[in-house]
Amino acid sequence: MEEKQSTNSHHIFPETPIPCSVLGPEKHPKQLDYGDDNDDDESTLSALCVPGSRLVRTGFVHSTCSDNLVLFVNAGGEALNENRNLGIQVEPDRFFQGGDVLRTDETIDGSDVPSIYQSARFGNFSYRFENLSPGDYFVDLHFAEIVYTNGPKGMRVFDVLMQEEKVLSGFDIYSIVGANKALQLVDVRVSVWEDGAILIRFLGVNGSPIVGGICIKRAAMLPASKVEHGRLVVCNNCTAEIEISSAQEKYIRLEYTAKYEKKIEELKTRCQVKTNESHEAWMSLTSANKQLQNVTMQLDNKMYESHCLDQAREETAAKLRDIAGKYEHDRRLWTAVADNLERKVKSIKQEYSQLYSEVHEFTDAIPELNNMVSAVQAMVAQSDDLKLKFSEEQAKRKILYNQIQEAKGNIRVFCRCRPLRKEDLLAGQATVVQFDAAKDGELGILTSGSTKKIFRFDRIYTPKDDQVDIFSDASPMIISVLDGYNVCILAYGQTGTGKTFTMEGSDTNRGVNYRTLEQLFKIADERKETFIYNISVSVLEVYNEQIRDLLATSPTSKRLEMRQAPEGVHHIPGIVEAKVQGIKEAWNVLQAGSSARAVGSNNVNEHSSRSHCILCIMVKAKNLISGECTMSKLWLVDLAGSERLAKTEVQGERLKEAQNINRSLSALGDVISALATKRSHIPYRNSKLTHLLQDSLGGDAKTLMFVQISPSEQDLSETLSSLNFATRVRGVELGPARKQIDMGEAQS
Ligand SMILES: Nc1ncnc2c1ncn2[C@@H]1O[C@H](COP(=O)(O)OP(=O)(O)OP(=O)(O)O)[C@@H](O)[C@H]1O
Repeated sequence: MEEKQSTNSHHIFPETPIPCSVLGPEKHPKQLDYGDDNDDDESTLSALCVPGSRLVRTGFVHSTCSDNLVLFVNAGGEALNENRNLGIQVEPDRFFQGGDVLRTDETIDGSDVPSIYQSARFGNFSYRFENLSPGDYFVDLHFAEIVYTNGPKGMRVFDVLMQEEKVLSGFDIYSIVGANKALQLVDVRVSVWEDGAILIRFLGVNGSPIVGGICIKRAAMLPASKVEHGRLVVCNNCTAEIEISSAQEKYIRLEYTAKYEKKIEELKTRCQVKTNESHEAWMSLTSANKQLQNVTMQLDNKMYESHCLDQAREETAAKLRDIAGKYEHDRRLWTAVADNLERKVKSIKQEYSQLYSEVHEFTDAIPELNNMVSAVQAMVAQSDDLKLKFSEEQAKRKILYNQIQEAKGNIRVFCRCRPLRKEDLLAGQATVVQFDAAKDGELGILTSGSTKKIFRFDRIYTPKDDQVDIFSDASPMIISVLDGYNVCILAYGQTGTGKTFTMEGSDTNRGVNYRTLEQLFKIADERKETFIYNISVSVLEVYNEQIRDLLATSPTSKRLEMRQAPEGVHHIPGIVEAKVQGIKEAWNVLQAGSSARAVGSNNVNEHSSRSHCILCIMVKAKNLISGECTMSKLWLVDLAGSERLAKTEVQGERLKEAQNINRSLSALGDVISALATKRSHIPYRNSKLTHLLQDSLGGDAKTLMFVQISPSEQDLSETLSSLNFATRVRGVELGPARKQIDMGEAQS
């Protein structure tokens, strides 16, 4: 500590040599170097009033411990008995007069013992230490700004006096180290006289003074050479060293202090003036700003108005340009029109004069023309007569054609036998069907041993007959449909005998359905000069006595039922009737219906065997010559397999299916039987199938049934059953067919 305390006067005023003649009170050094920390900050330097003292920007550190320590007081705090760590004894706060205590929990940087700085005494207070031996002492003061931690500078400014001598002037802790950082004033040399006391006073300049700790150390005895009687200063002019007394030095320092205090006062006054000026300037700036804002707003409004006006002007200009363009265009147009008219008038005038001369010529030829007109009229009448006759002939042809069909029978039964399958051949199955007299419509069935049963049908198809042969006999029915008769083509037989093969066929081997539609559209096209045909199709399925519309896009909970309209026409309300223009369209619709059949079924083949698949083609026709309208239906039915199932073999859903199939097929037999015996009541309503086909079975319709059989001996029983059923159907002699007049169309 004493090492740092220099007694060499060169160190006191080293940088500012002054002339020896002006070492009076009015001249003194301007700037002092007060220690090793080299605090060149203006405020720091100006605060120090005593030579030899220094401001250190750290707090207490162990390395500064000194053997000369007399007393260390923790201002505003408790005793710190941390001898081991500190190496010193820090006394609790005593010796003070006045003031209050402050504490903080914030961390204080810059000291080994931050707790010294976390408590402080503040306010108007002083410390008086007594019972000290006379002699020189060093006093260290410990500070930290723990209240105004956010500044600003100047909130706490105070002076410190020791033994009534100012050692710190205008001291502001925050401006030197900021908040919560330790700061020390060290090595303030004081002399203790006979009274044995050191008095330290803290005086507020702005705000209250504050101190964290006070340390008193005894000054070591100095060697005689360094004992100070006076101070040495360097003369400005002669650079000679001059000794000044401590009274002179004190006087200089007081002068120096007074001068700076005066300067501070002046600066304060100037500062106040500047503040007032600033305030006025600020006020006028605010008012100018307001005016500027108003002007800006007005300017914005004007700019907006100007923008709107510009837009309006541009729009008006565009309109004007447009009008001018149109005017120019119209002018050219009208000029061209006028020219054209002029030319036309000229040519009309010419034509007129030419016509005028022609009229004269025609007038002369009128008698000849009259003759020609009467000749044309006679030809027209002749043509009408011919048309009428043609129409009558056509009607007669239809009647004759129908009579031929009737002569063949309105219910016609064709029997088709499929070939033996590979597996039948491999299993060694024998054929029980004989086709010796097939051309005469006779079929022989070997029932047992040499017993042979003969069946007769309208036509017998052997396994060798192909799809073309089959259709050649079915095609006359199509002319009947287009002539307004209801037609029903059914395929009946045991499962696997070829019902679907006959009706649908395959893409390469088309069956009755495709060929029928193809022929229907072909004939309709041939007749387009005399007939308008509207053709629509429906695709239905009867399964377990329920009708399902296979063209319906969404499933409906409503049950589909056959109803009879007041005009006597049978129809199913709510069913999809797809209008079709040609075979391609019609076939696509039918295919869509067939695909829908598979939906919801696990085994498509099995399902198709146990349900009746029904295509209905509705034909509306209008005779353009006679005006007669007809509405007829063509039913194409692939019936469910007719085989009988032993009751013991089936149960559950399968039994229900079998019962429903049996019921509908036997209902079909019953209806035909009732028609055959001309009973008054025909039981059409006993099954959904017969109810559907009501207006196409019997009296006023033509029916064609393909009875499909298997040649295999293992199917003998089912073959006989099918042939017996078909014989019953064929035995019916029905009345003449009736044309289906479309009452709705005819009335309208
Ligand atoms: N005349 C025939 N010539 C060649 N093959 C035939 C003939 N008739 C039927 N078939 C074949 O026999 C098999 C069964 O025919 P199909 O499916 O048409 O019988 P189905 O009576 O409709 O049976 P299901 O009642 O189960 O629907 C098919 O493979 C079919 O190609």
